Amino acid sequence: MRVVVPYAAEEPKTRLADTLSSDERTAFAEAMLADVLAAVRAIGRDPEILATAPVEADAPVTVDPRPLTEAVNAVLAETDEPVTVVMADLALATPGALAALFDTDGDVVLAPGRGGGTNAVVARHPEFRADYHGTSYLDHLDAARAVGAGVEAVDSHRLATDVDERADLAEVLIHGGSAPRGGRDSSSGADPREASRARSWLRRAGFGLADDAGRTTVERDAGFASRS
Ligand SMILES: Nc1nc2c(ncn2[C@@H]2O[C@H](COP(=O)(O)OP(=O)(O)OP(=O)(O)O)[C@@H](O)[C@H]2O)c(=O)[nH]1
Ligand SMILES: C[C@H](OP(=O)(O)O)C(=O)O
Repeated sequence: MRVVVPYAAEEPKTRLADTLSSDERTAFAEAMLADVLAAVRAIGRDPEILATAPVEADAPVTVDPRPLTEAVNAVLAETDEPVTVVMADLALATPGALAALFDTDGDVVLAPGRGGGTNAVVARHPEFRADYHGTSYLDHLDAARAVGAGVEAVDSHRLATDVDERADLAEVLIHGGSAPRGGRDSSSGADPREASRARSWLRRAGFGLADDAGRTTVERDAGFASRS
């Protein structure tokens, strides 16, 4: 099983441009990528990065500057064995959450993202092809059925939470390192109570939780205000 992690190496996370500078977005994206790679490794899989440009990371890197769907489909087309595609912005992904993904039977297994995206795919059917952006979860259900593949979805808060917008940063601060003892993750090889790199990065960058009229949001320490 190949485990491919797509990564937009140049100008990542543009939807956070109102919150983070360009350099900060790169650093934060790298922290999330490192967390995802570590979680994949913790369950005994070898991740590989599919990047738009060269990137320094603790995994083999294939550079393919084509758009996401084309780059992923090139991998699916060239590979005889099953391929799992796990996005690099799943800052809450834990070994346990990924193990549940891999343990789900099905020709095609989808981890939907909030808002209709697709945060992970296990492609065990040779003809399945990806179709990212828009409501890609529904498009991937259709794509699987069109090739006669049996399709399953995993119900996972951690895999559904991709970090795209400012509000998502609160999820990283809340859940990025304090999973309760005794849950599935406690037996999966990595200590889930350790703060993730992404959460540590946000803390170092001055972010904390705030209450905005009863809704949890993030605020940044005033000392960092000039950078955002
Ligand atoms: N290889 C590759 N990966 C991509 C590309 N676009 C996005 N990704 C990765 O795919 C995952 C989902 O990306 P998005 O959230 O849609 O895009 P993003 O670039 O991270 O963020 P935005 O600029 O805010 O859309 C992340 O892991 C990205 O790093 C692409 O064109 N090629
Ligand atoms: C790649 C894209 O990510 P999103 O734009 O939903 O974050 C998708 O999941 O189709």
